[in-house]
Amino acid sequence: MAESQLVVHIDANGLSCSTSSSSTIDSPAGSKRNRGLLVCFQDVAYSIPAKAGAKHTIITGITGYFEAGKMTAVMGPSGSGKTTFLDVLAGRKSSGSLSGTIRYGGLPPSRSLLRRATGYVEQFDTLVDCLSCQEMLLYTAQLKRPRSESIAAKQAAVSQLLGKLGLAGCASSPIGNTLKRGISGGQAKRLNIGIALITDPRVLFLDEPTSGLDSFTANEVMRVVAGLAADGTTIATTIHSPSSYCYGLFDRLLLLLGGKLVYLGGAGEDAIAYFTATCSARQPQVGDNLAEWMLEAVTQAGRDGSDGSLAQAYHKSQQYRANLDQMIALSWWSLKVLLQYRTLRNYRTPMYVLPRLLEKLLFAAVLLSLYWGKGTDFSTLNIPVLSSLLFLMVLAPICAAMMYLPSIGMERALYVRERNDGLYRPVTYLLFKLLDELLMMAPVTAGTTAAVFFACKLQGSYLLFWLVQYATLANGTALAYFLASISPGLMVAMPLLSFVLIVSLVCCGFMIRVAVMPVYWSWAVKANVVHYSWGALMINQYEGHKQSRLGSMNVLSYFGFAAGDAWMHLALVVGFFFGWSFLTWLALAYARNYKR
Ligand SMILES: Nc1ncnc2c1ncn2[C@@H]1O[C@H](COP(=O)(O)OP(=O)(O)OP(=O)(O)O)[C@@H](O)[C@H]1O
Repeated sequence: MAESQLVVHIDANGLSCSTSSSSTIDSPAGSKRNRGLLVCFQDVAYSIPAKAGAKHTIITGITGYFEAGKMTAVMGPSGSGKTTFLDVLAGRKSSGSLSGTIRYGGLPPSRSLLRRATGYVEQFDTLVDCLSCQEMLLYTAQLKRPRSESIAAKQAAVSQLLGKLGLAGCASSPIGNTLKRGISGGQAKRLNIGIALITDPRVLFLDEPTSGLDSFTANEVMRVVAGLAADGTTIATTIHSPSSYCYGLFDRLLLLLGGKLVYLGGAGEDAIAYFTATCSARQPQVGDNLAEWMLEAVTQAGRDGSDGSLAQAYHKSQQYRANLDQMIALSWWSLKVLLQYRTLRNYRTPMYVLPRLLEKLLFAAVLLSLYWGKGTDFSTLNIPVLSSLLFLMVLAPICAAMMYLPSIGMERALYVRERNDGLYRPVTYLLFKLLDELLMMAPVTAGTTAAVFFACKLQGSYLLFWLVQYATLANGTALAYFLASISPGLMVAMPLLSFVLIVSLVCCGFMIRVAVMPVYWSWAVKANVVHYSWGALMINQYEGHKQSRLGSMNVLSYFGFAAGDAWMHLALVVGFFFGWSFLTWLALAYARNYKR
């Protein structure tokens, strides 16, 4: 990454900041690996018990995000809650009460995720003084990296880390202590960072990494940290009084005052613009240290007791809204990428499109050839003919579910890996899979149902006719996903789905009338999406033609339906779709099949 320094200067247009590039650290430009995780936090609050059952709130209402590949400085006056905030995010608080939502790459911070994906550098170096730098890292690697990993692989990782941290030259030097001199303070700090990096974390928290270091050594340490951000790691670090050079390495600033968030945004010009406009801060002068300038402004506000109004001003600010918009945009980002890279690619692949398209077209062609113009014949003899046509209109889309099972089964390992990598949330994957199948099918089913509806001269609303068929198809898709997600494999999912489909079709009221069904099968009618789909189509066809009779009964009464209920039936079909989708989400998020 190009080493950068924030420079404040005044030109003819007034005050501005620029980022100057000097030397390079680790990564050549453009080689940034997208390996960090987006850390989102919403309304995070932490309190500890106080006297007489009261609560002492240390931080409250903190909402925002840390981006991958970016360095965020967590700043604020002493006691403002910086360390507490990092501890809460990193899951290091074992007492007190915590509220709000924290997500790592969209996933809740389980112990295993935090252990796997995060590293935490404590403020004070905690090293074993009798070991050398290399031994200290190897010792930590033995404890933190998988036991199955060979010692040679661990040694290789340690050597790589020593190089990355600029510690190769003192790899064999003893760490030492105050009585027995060993490595320098800067080397000890970098070694401390190495301990957090031994598991190759995707998010690195650092608490005061420069405290106790002279400015040269502090800059050196922070250059190493900036190199990690350049590699794509998400970095959040509390820092007290950074030098101008150090501050210039930060991309973003999160400022706390009295446990409340008073600013989250760009560390340079954005912050200057915000504080001069919102907090009536004096203009920074040439040569001012920006970090000190900002802390001066908010510390004074804190002493005046106006920390609450600064927090309120931030919550009303454009900056806050922009952060919220960005959080929403980031949560939709993975869905956009999935649709762009996978759905669009699928739609350009004949092997994906043709079977789906041909199946619908051929089916419509068969129906047209069998039922052409029969929709206006309301005679008793034609009722079974039309009823079976409408039954076929729901049988085909629900049974298309069978087609989706293999793809879901084959993708399981991919989904588990991508989800564990924090690329997306279960709900994002589910939305992607449903849209993948249903987007293309909307125009296709609109065309094929129009052909059947108008060529067969069916009655009622075409819109309802199409929506019922499309919603039934959506049900078939969601049902297939649900059964595939709860089954250990296709060998189980296939017979399970075929059983559910057979029961749904047999008990929908067409093959055996609901009125003559044994009472213990009534659940299979009520909890049966095909019953409502077929019912909607039957009502649509016959509600305007009360003269259609089977024996002494009106055809709708004969099958147990009532005129005027068609849209309500459609609503139930849509409800079933959301029900299956919700169950699939539960399975994708929590079922054992998707854990490892
Ligand atoms: N376990 C605890 N018990 C009592 N008070 C606590 C506890 N943890 C934090 N606090 C209080 O919460 C406030 C914030 O502490 P924290 O260490 O997070 O602040 P900080 O901004 O990191 O401070 P500094 O910059 O001085 O390190 C302080 O007033 C501290 O005394």
